[in-house]
Amino acid sequence: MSSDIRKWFMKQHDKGSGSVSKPATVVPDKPSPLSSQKPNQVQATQENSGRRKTSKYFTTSTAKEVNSEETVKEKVEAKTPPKRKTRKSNEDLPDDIKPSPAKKLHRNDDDDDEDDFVPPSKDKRSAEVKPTKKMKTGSGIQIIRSSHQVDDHLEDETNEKDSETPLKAGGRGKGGRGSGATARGRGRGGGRGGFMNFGERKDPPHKGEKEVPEGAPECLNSLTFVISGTLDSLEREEAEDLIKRHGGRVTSAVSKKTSFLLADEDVGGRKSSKAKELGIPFLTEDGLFDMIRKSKPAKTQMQEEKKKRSSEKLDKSIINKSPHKVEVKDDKAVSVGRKDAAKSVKPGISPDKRKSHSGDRSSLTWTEKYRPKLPNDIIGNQSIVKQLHDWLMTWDEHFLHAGQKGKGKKQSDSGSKKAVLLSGSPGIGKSTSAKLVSQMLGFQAIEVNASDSRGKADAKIGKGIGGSTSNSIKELVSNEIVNSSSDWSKHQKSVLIMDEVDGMSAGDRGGVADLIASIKISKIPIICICNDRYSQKLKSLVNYCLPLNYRKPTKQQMAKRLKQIADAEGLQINEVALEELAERVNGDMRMAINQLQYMSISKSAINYDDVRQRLLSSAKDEDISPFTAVDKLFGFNGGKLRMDERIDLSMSDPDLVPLIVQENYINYRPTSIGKDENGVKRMQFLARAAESIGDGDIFNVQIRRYRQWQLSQSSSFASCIIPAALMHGHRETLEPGERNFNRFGGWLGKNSTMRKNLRLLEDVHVHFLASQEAKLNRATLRVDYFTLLLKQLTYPLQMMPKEVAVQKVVEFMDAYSLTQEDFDTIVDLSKFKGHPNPMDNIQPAVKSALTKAYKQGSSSRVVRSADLITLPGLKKAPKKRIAALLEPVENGVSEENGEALAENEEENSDSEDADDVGLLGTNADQKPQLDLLTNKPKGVQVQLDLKNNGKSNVKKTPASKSRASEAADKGAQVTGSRKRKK
Ligand SMILES: Nc1ncnc2c1ncn2[C@@H]1O[C@H](COP(=O)(O)OP(=O)(O)OP(=O)(O)O)[C@@H](O)[C@H]1O
Repeated sequence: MSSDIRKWFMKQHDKGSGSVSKPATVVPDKPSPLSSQKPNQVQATQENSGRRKTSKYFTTSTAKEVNSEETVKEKVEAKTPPKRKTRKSNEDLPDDIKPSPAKKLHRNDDDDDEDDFVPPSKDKRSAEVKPTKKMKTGSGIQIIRSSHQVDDHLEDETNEKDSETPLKAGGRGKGGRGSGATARGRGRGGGRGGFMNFGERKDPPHKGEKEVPEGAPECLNSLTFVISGTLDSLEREEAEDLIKRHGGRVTSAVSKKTSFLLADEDVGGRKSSKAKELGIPFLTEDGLFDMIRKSKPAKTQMQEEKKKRSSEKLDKSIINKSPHKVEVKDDKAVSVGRKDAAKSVKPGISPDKRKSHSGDRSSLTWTEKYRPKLPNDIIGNQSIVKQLHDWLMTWDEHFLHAGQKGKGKKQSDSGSKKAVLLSGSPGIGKSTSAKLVSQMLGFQAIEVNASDSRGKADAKIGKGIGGSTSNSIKELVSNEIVNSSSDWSKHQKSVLIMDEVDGMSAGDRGGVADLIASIKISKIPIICICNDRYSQKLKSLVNYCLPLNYRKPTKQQMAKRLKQIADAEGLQINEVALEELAERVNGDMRMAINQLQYMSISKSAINYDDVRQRLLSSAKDEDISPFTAVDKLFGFNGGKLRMDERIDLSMSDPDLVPLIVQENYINYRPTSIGKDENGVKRMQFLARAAESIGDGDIFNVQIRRYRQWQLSQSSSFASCIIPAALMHGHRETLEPGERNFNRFGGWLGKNSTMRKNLRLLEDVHVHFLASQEAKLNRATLRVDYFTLLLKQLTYPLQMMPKEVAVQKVVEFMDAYSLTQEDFDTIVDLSKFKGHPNPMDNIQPAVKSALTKAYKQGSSSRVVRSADLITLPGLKKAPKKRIAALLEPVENGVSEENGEALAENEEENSDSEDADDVGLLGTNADQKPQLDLLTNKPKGVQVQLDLKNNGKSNVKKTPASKSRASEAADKGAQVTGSRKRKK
């Protein structure tokens, strides 16, 4: 169940941004001799990280002088032999490449890092590999290489099967977990952070120890980087940001377009071997820093220039924004240095748009202003647009003209559906393409927002256009005059565009059903638009439509279009920043354009950081699922979250987040405990977390029971923030076969089971009291009596011969007024995990004999509680009426009692029961008669008979005298029993 619910709660996980990290397991005892070198020296850049210099493929000082990809490549190629030599042994390596002792130590500890460093072929044996590796440290590189291979291998192939990775058992789907840990947005850094290495990449050994340089804003322009392995001082995410901030691009896989492989160690994985194969130079973190730093002198000048320019632009943009100066701006755009902009606008933005820029339409939102004018302007989904075009173009042929000849084609013919259903996420151009295609083919588009026309049309369409929208639609689609082919040439063709059809509910006065009816009779094409084609509401509609599913445009496509818009608006922003924007809005072009316009209000030059800042703050308004919230709280970066972020996360769903925390905290191995060989620290952390969750529960009770809502934050603090702060880290499975993702809180299910069990226990309790054999409370019954009752009920059935056992048990049940349900309750509530089922050793024949014997005795059973009465022919006992009958009354029962009861039986019986009664006879004189005869306080004995049985109509048997008088002697209080004198 939890997994099902999980599906619904799970949002698309962030792909690992690579920020997941692990505490550095070892700090080298001695600093490497190399690390003493100054970082700003070009040659030293490889070494000063104190880490293994990797290979000849690493750029040296030459690389730093390179300003463009080309030159770098050339230079490196010049230094690089055409074919990569196989790796030398340590002895053969030059001194600066040989691992220092400290590095060896580091290596070994890396090996302890169970995550990254196990060759794929040796999966599931990671633990065993370690000692071997340690023994082999003399030639550490190979060990490291192979282990890192896996790291890279995993990084590169997050989609690979679990079987290829050592931690399979803990597995869950593709690339999932890592992302949850990061505070970043959606779908970041593709290909990284597969669940196997979630949170398992090491922390950079010199994390935060180096000053991150600032260079000229575009100094890495046109360079593409791929990051591999752990860097020296930067987390991957930081490195990525640094590169992007300076105009560079970061991709996840090495290709011909890659300029550098950013790596501080030659991890020997797929990325590095591919880089070597393609002759792509390696670059260390220090190399990168240096490259950026180097642009600085230029930067200061450039910055000043930029400042000037931007202040000028700002002035201009302010001028431009004031309505009466619009023309000035446009003149400039055309005349002064805007040729580029004008050029770049060409393909996507049609000329009249640029014109419109200059005038009265400047108040339009950019989404309107830059709405595509031709189907070709729509970015992405061109094949879908073509399909739509073809469908619309041939519609008449298929349905109108064919209709005259042979009533059109069948709806089942998938090639000729009368309507089309465009589906896809918001803001990707569905409505736009519907309008443009219609326009292009000369159709008059009649747009209806389906969510406005929720109801069904009147049966009489005659009410017509003046009526509701639904009526108008019916009128429209069936209008003979408008569509009659004879007059066709005189009238413009129409197409009905029904937007947001998922907004009209199927259950909501038949909106969808009505739409389907309209489609069937329609004489004009209908284009339906929705976001989710798989919505339940649209289940029936899809059968009548040609489904066309829109995909999100790629970030490159979006960035290109956004660049055109930015250029047209004179906004300075580079493509990397635009790609970031495209990525952050998750393919929603409308949102991207809106965000761009919003940012342009305050700035005329926008950089990567501005985009990040803007979208981080807007991301706050997004709804996040409780699972994402817990992922973030418990993730590796959970410790780095600010307190307000933690509060936001825990309060995002104050009911469910604490439940999920409580369910999963035990699975986390906290990062903060470091190495914890005997697990004591972890236990201590768990204990503290549990205590805090307990406190949270106390708060919660105060809030719910006494409405102390002011304690909400304290409750979240105790039940989510403290446990997460203690336990955040690496999630692991505790049982074989368990899936390694956060489970839905089990409390809700358990609570429901508990309530059911309490109800059943209460039934047993009432019957038990009614028997007057004991006076006890519910807890005592459960704790002290159940074991004994169970023995009495099951042992005879296991040990004794069938007849004897059955008789003994039935007698016992009668003595304590236990029903068959009570029997089951006692058995069920006495079951414990790991203990044998008490019913296991009882033969089925014995069980059925027991049931039979119990039922046989039911007609002459002493009734002590209303719900114990069962009437023949009725499945449901009319409890209330019987209870009323059993109420003590002073005088004799009125003679109509029997009839009243019979009536009641009829009232209570469902149709099936009525049938049963019918079988038994439903005439007044055939109705079952109930006669109760006893004046004993203990209970009444009921004997039922049916008049039509041919027996005497009333049989009265006094309740077992001995027991009744015993009870009377005891003067026991009867709870739940009803006595009746007749
Ligand atoms: N593929 C695209 N190419 C160019 N511009 C686009 C594209 N998609 C969206 N836009 C921009 O976003 C605006 C809104 O697009 P549109 O209304 O067509 O989106 P939609 O997919 O129909 O969204 P919804 O599902 O919310 O109705 C357009 O005016 C246009 O400026």
